[in-house]
Amino acid sequence: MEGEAGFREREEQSIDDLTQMSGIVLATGGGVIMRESNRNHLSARGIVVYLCTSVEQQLVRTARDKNRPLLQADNPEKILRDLFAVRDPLYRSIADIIIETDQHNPRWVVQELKKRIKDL
Ligand SMILES: Nc1ncnc2c1ncn2[C@@H]1O[C@H](COP(=O)(O)OP(=O)(O)O)[C@@H](O)[C@H]1O
Ligand SMILES: O=C(O)C1=C[C@@H](OP(=O)(O)O)[C@@H](O)[C@H](O)C1
Repeated sequence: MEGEAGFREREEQSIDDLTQMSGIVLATGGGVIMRESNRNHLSARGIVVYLCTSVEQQLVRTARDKNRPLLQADNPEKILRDLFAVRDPLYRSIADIIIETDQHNPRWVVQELKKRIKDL
């Protein structure tokens, strides 16, 4: 296995490649925000949307998910809290649009996002 370091290298290259395309929606992995080069590419080349979700709600939504390597641990709540503390300010620092999703279903989030993009 390549481990997280190898994954982050490939992720950085992919972000550089994909952010040069136009007319796409790019749903990144949550950890993309950690590297400065990713933050720069995303903020300079597109509209950045932060779908903000509380740790409590993240726990509900990921409870049965086996495909999130970082959460396959004894205490996913602590992991999510620690990640949120580091990442939330970084997401906010490059977001053009921030939408709180806790109380809303995906359909509402999409409608809200369409309005907010029009208003930019
Ligand atoms: N607004 C929402 N309301 C309810 N469930 C949601 C909402 N957004 C996402 N989910 C659910 O939460 C889980 C994680 O969503 P996902 O889009 O994979 O998040 P991310 O891409 O940020 O990791 C999925 O099961 C998804 O169906
Ligand atoms: O938060 C992270 O560091 C990661 C989240 C994953 O994406 P999702 O946010 O889609 O789960 C994926 O990029 C990788 O497992 C690392």
